Amino acid sequence: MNQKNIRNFSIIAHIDHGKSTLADRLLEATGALSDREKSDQYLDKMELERERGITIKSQAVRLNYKAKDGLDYILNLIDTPGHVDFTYEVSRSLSACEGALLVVDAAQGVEAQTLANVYMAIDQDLEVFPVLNKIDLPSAEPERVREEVEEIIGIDTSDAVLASAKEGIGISDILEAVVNRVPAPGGDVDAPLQAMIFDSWYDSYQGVIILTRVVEGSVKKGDKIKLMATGGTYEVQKVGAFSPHPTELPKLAAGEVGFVIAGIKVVEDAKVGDTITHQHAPAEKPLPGFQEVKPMVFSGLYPIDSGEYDALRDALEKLRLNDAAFSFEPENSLALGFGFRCGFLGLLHMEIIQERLEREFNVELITTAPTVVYKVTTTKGELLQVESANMLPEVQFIEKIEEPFVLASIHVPNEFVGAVLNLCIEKRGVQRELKYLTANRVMVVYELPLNEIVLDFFDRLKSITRGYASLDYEHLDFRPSKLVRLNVLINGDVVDALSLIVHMDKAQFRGRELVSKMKEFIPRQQYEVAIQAAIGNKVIARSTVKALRKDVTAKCYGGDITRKRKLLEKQKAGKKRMKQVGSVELPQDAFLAILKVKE
Ligand SMILES: Nc1nc2c(ncn2[C@@H]2O[C@H](COP(=O)(O)OP(=O)(O)OP(=O)(O)O)[C@@H](O)[C@H]2O)c(=O)[nH]1
Repeated sequence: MNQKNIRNFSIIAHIDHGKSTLADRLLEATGALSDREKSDQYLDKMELERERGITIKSQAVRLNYKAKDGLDYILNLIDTPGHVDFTYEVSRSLSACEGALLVVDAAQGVEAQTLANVYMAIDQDLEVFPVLNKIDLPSAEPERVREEVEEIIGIDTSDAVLASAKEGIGISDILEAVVNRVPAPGGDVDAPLQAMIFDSWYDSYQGVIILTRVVEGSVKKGDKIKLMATGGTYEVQKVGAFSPHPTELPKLAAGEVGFVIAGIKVVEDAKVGDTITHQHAPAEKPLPGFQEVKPMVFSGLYPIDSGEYDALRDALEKLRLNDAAFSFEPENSLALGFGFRCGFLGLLHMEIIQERLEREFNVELITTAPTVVYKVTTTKGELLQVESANMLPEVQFIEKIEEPFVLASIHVPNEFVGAVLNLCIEKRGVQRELKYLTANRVMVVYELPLNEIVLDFFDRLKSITRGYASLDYEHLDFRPSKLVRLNVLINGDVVDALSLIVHMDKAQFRGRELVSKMKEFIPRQQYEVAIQAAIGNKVIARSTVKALRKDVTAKCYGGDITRKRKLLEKQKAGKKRMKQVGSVELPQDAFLAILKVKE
């Protein structure tokens, strides 16, 4: 199709402002969905995503639309993930577009991720136009939100579309706006091929499926291609587009968006951001912006039943096929046995992977508290990447420890500013900016250690602002810090899986709180259980779980065998997520007790 009749666009929004619902409406209105498919949000493919209402993988859908000017258009809707963990994927998806719909909830107004995403879109020179969604809600205030968008973001809202994705209001206006406001793509069809990979995933039948935006040249079946960052060469087996079902096409030319299948075995070889070119007539340069995404948050995953180690490894390998940002390597813990140290982009990414392992692969896990990655310089001048407290060398061998910092931007109503500032200070934050966006909305920008964020920052923020705050963050740099290893001893033995790296100023307090929290989580056992926190050899806190006095079944008077059995069953079920550590049984909660420590 003529480039003039192609529109590549994206929908950007803060989480829950209605992006997926609107995307489905657009599919419906252009006849892309059958009735059966309408019942589910089509773009959120995985079951898990649907349940959590979070779009993780970007998708591109080709819609055929006859506009009011009588012409036929191809609209490529490129979906973007909506969470801070996946910022890089958002920016790559946006770079495949010429325009973006900015969806703002007409009751909630502008939130942190609205701003973060809109800035990314503006950076990429996209035409951004606002859609005020959820106007069906009694609490919707489109006029106020319109002003807010003008004031805060500085884009014209005079022709903003008022919509309700839920009720199907404003949908045809949005389609017309896409045709009339989003510029047609450019690019020379005869130039050497440059196609940007903005998503890739593994399919067990076809191998890796690449989603790409062809910027220059064209690509077709049989072409020999080269991926410019990894250097791998392949032969194209299929090209096509999702409309929304995969449809093979003769070729993809400059300006088009679609898929390429080329016998690639692992997603690692077709990373988001890489450029595809032809092997024999390559482009001179790759497209700008290839960036390797690195895991920032780590946690140990151990099978509860050590016989499931191999099953866990297989499951991790399968997940990794589909997720180049996720890493794992074998780890051995004295307490927990054989398991894996896994790396994630952030907390949400971690939760998603843990849930998928349990749900889709049926592996029961004990997970250790999340930690960030530290850079340690030893007295011998070696530089170590430390991803778990157990990798931290003894104090006398450490010259310097550096920890990752993020730039966090928090949007919050006026009345909660004081509480948010206190929280940021308590979390060792350094204030960068405090700005009134409107009379009642404030943007607070802090430099914060990621270490503090992975603990309980987000939950605390939500609770002190009654859910009104929104957060967005990006990685900044590594900074020297006074950090120490905090050990936990159970009946005198250090349990390696419970060790933590904490800031020296907080070690005393965290140690004390941790042992008292653990006491709540560890059930009474046949023996007394002593829980101690120590820095080096120095014990700084202790608590005790008293021994069980009676048999659990003792309180069942008489011979009521069913009751007795029930009680025993209950006890067995309660044991499921337990791990025998020495002579003591520890439940999952005990390993994550640090997340429950309040300042
Ligand atoms: N009343 C009303 N509710 C809406 C409208 N659009 C979406 N919703 C609801 O708002 C919630 C969030 O909508 P989603 O479409 O999942 O939001 P999203 O922005 O895609 O969220 P993520 O996928 O999590 O980023 C859902 O419960 C929708 O049913 C609307 O126009 N009116």
